[in-house]
Amino acid sequence: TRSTRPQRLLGAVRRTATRGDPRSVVRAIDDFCRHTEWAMNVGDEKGTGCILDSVVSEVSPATVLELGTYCGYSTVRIATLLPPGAKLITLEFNPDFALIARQVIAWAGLEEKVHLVEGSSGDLIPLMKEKFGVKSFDLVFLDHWKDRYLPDTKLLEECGLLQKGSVLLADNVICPGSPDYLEYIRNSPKYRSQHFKSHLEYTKVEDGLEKSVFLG
Ligand SMILES: COCc1ccccc1-c1cc(O)c2[nH]cnc(=O)c2c1
Ligand SMILES: [Mg+2]
Repeated sequence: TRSTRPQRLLGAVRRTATRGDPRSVVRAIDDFCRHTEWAMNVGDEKGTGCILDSVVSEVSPATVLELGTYCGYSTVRIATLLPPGAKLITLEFNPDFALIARQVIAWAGLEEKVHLVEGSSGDLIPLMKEKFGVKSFDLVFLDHWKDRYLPDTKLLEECGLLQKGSVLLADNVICPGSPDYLEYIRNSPKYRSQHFKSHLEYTKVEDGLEKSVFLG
């Protein structure tokens, strides 16, 4: 049967990226998505020099939660920028995506820094403290289903997983869009938000990321 898009993306990584070289893995996926087949990675505009990389570098987080692994592109981007000893927990609901992501993360040589957990964020977030020994997250990258952004943010608050200064960075707040999340986070006294206009990965379609600092 025909291969899936994630399988074809992994093939491109294996063919053109150097094992153990995360930057070559990111470049291989960007080239594949720009020239061969689009895929929903945060991409090199929202990723590079722009927002994702600069926010990760600025926060220099010891603990990161990524919601929505897909093929592991942003997982590799983020993990490459983490200080020694830092941990990234990434949650993926789709087992086919998770299987590909594990291989992409392994090809980049970042298994030690990344813990990929399969399952729904709604089920897994309440388990972070007891099962994963997390006290709180310094950075949360929201890049999963847009209608889960708001409930999962409220869940993170309720589970005491955010502390003063924790940063939430949300992809796709314009396209596909998460209006209820934006409404909540921009009007809540518990957050200070900033919008970064950008474009949907590999296209000219308007998109943007929302960076919100938890004020405690
Ligand atoms: C499956 O839709 C793909 C698509 C199609 C058109 C426009 C946007 C998107 C899109 C782009 C993204 O960065 C995404 N990131 C995370 N979870 C998504 O569902 C997602 C969807
Ligand atoms: Mg996205």
